[in-house]
Formats: sequence, structure tokens, C-alpha cells
Amino acid sequence: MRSAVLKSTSELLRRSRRGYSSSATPERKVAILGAAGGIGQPLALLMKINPLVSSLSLFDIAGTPGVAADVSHINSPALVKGFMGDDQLGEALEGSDVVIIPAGVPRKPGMTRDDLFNINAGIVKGLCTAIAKHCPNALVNMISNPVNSTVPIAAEVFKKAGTYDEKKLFGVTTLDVVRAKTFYAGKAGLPVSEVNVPVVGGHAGITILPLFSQATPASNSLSQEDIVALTKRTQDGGTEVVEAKAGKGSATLSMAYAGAVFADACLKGLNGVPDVVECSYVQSTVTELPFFASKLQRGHFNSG
Ligand SMILES: NC(=O)C1=CN([C@@H]2O[C@H](COP(=O)(O)OP(=O)(O)OC[C@H]3O[C@@H](n4cnc5c(N)ncnc54)[C@H](O)[C@@H]3O)[C@@H](O)[C@H]2O)C=CC1
Ligand SMILES: O=C([O-])CC(=O)C(=O)O
Repeated sequence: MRSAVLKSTSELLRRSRRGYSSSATPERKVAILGAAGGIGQPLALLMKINPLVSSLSLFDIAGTPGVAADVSHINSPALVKGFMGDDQLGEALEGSDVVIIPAGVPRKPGMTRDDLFNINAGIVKGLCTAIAKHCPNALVNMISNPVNSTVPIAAEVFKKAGTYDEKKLFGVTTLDVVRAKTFYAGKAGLPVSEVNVPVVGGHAGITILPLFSQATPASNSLSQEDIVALTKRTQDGGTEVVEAKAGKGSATLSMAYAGAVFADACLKGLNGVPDVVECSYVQSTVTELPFFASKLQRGHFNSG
């Protein structure tokens, strides 16, 4: 009996140190903007089952009452509310700790991410203006493409509003990491759950730079041709999905997974969990480029 109590106490302490104990975990509100979309819906599901989320706010221009009603029936602690239309955006954002933005149009075959610029820049500008007003301290996870441009746009909106904090604005490039890990593990014959591959640069074509030379565990079974092929497949991962979906959009399920991984890292960082490391596209001094994706750790994720 006593050893069972000790065992469960030490399990609680362990979970609490990792940010998983409900009694030790701070209340955290997460808002998803574009929550009724292809990414938004599975991302809403994954955030609903994240034990670090106490309140989940689902915003879109249409369709959110249905998504919110559906997701809210899942028996996990997060309280879910749906918001629809511009007049409900402020309430959706109020008090948010993390705002995830998958709002905007996706690619069709033959398009580049840049072709989305005209529509998505306007959407992101409007949403970030509202974030500056209603939750200026939130960590912002930008998924909408082209990420290489939507992140600098968001930065300018926040600067104009006087709320910009470079440590709180993230372009979500986690899907590049997810793909690099999957493809590398597959080719090298390594267990995928043990594999790590940093991906730096940006989130479009040749700006996506998987660093297979820094992959762990290292593999000595891969040839130079293998590395070239893995690099190309990672860079073209988005296009591979766009073509396979043949006009029905771009990656949604793998992106929702990647978005949930990144948001979880942000929540852990806010909760003071040490050693949170993820790659993300942020304002940077790593190169001469003003924004660059690289490995982030303490300082970014613990800035809240
Ligand atoms: N960063 C990354 O690695 C990835 C980024 N993406 C990008 O994510 C974006 C969304 O993709 P999907 O979910 O597949 O598209 P989708 O069209 O299925 O969903 C987008 C949602 O955004 C909503 N929306 C449009 N304007 C809005 C506004 N002003 N406020 C709130 N919601 C608004 C739409 O109503 C729709 O529900 C695209 O730009 C896509 O290119 C997609 C995959 C990976
Ligand atoms: O390729 C696209 O348009 C969507 C995206 O960013 C990705 O899947 O990496």
C-alpha cells in the first residue's frame, strides 16, 4: 500500500515537473483562428486532448458552432467555445496565451506558396490587428502561407500597434521537421520515434534546409545521393501532398499534428518546463536575413 502511494506520488511529481499535473498546471487559453478549415478541425481535436489546455477558443468566419459542439463532447478538461464572424473575434481572443493561425487559402496543383500571398496577407493582417488589441501578450503560431511572408507581415502589424515582441511570434515550420524525421528514419532504417533532424531556413522549396548532417542518431548507411534525395523530398513535401490531393487542398492532417506539437512546446515553455527545443521561423540574427528558422530553446519558449 505504502509503496503504491509513494509510486503514485512520484508519478504525480514527475508529471508535474513535465507540466502535466492538473493541480500544478496554470490555466492556459489557446485560440485557433481558421478553426473550421482543413487544418483547423483536426488541430482543434488535438488541442482539446492536450492536458495543458484549459480553455479552447475556436474562431472562423463560418462553421465554428458545429466544430465547437463536436469537439466539446470529448471528455478532456479543456472548455471549448466557438466564435464566428468579425464581431466575435475580440471575445475569441481575449485572455489567450497562445494563438494558432491556420486561416487562409491553401495551394492547388501548379501554385507556389507565394501565389497565396495576396489573399492570405490581408487575412493575417486583419487577425494580427485584433491580436494586438485583445491579447497582445499571446504567443502567436503562424501557419498560414506563405510563412516566409506572413510572419514579417505579422511583425509589422504588431510593431505598428506597439505590441511587437520578437520572442512571441513564430512561423510554424514543424511540418518540415516532422517530414525530415519520417523520411530520414525510413531511409536509414532507424526507429522514427528516436530520430531528430533540425530544419533551418524558411518554409518554401529550397529555403527549407534539413540538416541531415546533424541528424540523431547519426547514420553511416546513407550515401551522398541519399542525402540529396532526402533533402529534395523534404523541400518538396508540401507539393507532394498538394499533387496527391489533386485540387482538394494541401497538407491538413500532418500539419495539424505538427501544429499541435509546436503549440505544446509553447505551452510547456510558458509553464516553465525546461529544455523545450523546437525549430521555428522567427526574427533572427543567425544569418544576415531578418527572419530565419533555427533551433529555439530557452528565452523563446520561456519568455511568457
Ligand atoms: N506552415 C505550414 O507548414 C503549412 C501551412 N499551410 C497553410 O495553412 C493555411 C490553411 O490551410 P487549410 O486549413 O488547408 O485551408 P482551408 O481552406 O481548409 O481552411 C482555412 C480556413 O480559414 C478560414 N478563414 C478564411 N479567412 C479567415 C479569417 N479572416 N478569419 C478566420 N478564418 C478565416 C476559412 O473559413 C477556412 O475555414 C493555408 O494558407 C495553407 O497554405 C498548410 C500546410 C502546412
Ligand atoms: O505546401 C503547401 O502549400 C502547404 C505547406 O506549406 C506544406 O505542406 O508544407
